[in-house]
Amino acid sequence: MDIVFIKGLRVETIIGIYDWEKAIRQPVVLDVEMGTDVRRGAASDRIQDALDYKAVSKRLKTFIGESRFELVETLAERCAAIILDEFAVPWVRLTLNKIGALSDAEGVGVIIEREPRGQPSEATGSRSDAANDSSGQADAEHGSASA
Ligand SMILES: Nc1nc2c(c(=O)[nH]1)N=C([C@H](O)[C@@H](O)CO)CN2
Repeated sequence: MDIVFIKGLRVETIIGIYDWEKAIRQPVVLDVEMGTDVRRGAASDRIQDALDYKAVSKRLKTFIGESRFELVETLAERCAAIILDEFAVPWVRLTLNKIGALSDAEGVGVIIEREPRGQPSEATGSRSDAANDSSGQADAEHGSASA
């Protein structure tokens, strides 16, 4: 499977478990890797045939900028769900770094890998099949758990 990525997407948001954090905006930085097949876009040289990283970035910036959560886990899960549901991506790895959270660390956060509901979560094999075969997406939409 090929990957379209977004690295270092910085957005200010309300995030944190403490009262003082609910009154300020703090930066989070996202790295996103999205499974796709780049061959169609490469063959036609048209954005309509590619996974548009600008469209994904814009959607995430709007969502994160307007959101308010306590945990980085929650924000990461919601972002991954948007990518899977709205951009028909068969697999996503998302790193969410709350860069200012700890004074002694460069960053803290979570790294999650997700697939659409109903797809197997093996690290290899079936994920590639789903990415390269439109029937894989159809299976996911109908909730099939078969490989
Ligand atoms: N696993 C997590 N641990 C912590 C989180 C979190 O979102 N997930 N958040 C905090 C505080 O908000 C912290 O970032 C404030 O400095 C602490 N632990």
